[in-house]
Amino acid sequence: MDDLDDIPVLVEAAPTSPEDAPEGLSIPNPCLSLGNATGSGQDPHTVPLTIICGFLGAGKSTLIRRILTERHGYRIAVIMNEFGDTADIEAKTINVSSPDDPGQQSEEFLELANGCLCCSIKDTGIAAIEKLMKRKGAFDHILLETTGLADPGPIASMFWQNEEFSQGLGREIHLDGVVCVVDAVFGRQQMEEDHAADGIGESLRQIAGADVILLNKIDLVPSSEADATEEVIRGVNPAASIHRTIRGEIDLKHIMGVDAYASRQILDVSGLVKSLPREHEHDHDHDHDHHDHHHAKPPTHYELRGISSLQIDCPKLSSEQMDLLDEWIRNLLWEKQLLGRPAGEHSGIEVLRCKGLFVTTAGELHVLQGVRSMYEIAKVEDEELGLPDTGKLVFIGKGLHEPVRASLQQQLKIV
Ligand SMILES: Nc1nc2c(ncn2[C@@H]2O[C@H](COP(=O)(O)OP(=O)(O)OP(=O)(O)O)[C@@H](O)[C@H]2O)c(=O)[nH]1
Repeated sequence: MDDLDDIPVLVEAAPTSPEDAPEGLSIPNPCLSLGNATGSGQDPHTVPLTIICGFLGAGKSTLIRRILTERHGYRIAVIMNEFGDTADIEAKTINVSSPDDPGQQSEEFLELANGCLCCSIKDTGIAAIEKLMKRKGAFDHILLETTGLADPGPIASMFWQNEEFSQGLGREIHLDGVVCVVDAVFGRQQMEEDHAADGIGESLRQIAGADVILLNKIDLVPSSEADATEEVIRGVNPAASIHRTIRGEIDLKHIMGVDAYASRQILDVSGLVKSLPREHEHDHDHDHDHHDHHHAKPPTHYELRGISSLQIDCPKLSSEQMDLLDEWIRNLLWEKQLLGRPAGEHSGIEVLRCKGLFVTTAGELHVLQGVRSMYEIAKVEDEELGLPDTGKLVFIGKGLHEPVRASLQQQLKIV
């Protein structure tokens, strides 16, 4: 994108009144943390949108209520399915009419004392956002709460790499990330018992589609139980960041302004890159058993009730291999086929989310981001990070087993 080369234009600082911001507040202005901070190509003028999903009763409303009432100093628009008790409970802090326009007794928008804007979804999320955008300038970040049974995947894909979106609302907003709230008490059981007539149940789809996971109600479980739940989550979605919370208490920088769909962010958010060896960090002649002793490798394949995740290491790739990789990914995501493998091995494959990082023999770094059938592979410039020795791919979805790895290795001739 041409905008990349431009000096980003600063957006007005977010706090409604700076003195309202608690001392030492570390969240960056979400607007300022876009594009210019990541070099991702996101337009710094667009408003970031975070999707909040989560299991029934996991603590989504508690998290949102906190954001709507806490004096964090940021103007956040929250779109929820209905105001429900959030509005009642906080009635004292809500001005039902706008101070600038007292006649505007809106049942769709509530302006809160802390500068947040609260909005209910009457029809579709898109319609609510369109209405909200007419008030652009009144807020810096949008949070979209989904119902406890929603699969965030289709919602996320409405806001990412979607032509219709990029011609319309995409000029004003961009997808920042998907946050999933998981119940530390019942979450593991919910995941282990999850099922749906057509395959993967909703709670697992939510984990699969998340960029940030809040393991909430941590006050109600022993840490061994939280560890066990976290292990299941990590198995299903090895690329998400996980935070433990009580009543949604978390520094907002972990859930807002994460820019999870920007190419570079993959380097920071997920364990993907941290797990990769770097050229300056080890001696190539080292005995690898010895090396592994210090860095026990987590399993690269995981399956739970129909959902599977697969991590594949990639050596440095030539430009010809990069083209072959692109062809392979296109076949997998668009045709649901594994190149070079018998038809029986690719029946039932469905990719919900994929992320990847590739190092080329020419010393370039490329990042893959994918949501369902949509994906992009973008070259990333980041000299500070240095080049990992190898690349890595993570797939989350259905039917993602060893033949997927074998097919890729065959295609890239790396076996
Ligand atoms: N002890 C404890 N209780 C919590 C915590 N977070 C939320 N709760 C309680 O759990 C219950 C459900 O929380 P909600 O925030 O309503 O959950 P939700 O995800 O919005 O629920 P649905 O909208 O029905 O899916 C409420 O009684 C909360 O007060 C927590 O961290 N610890």
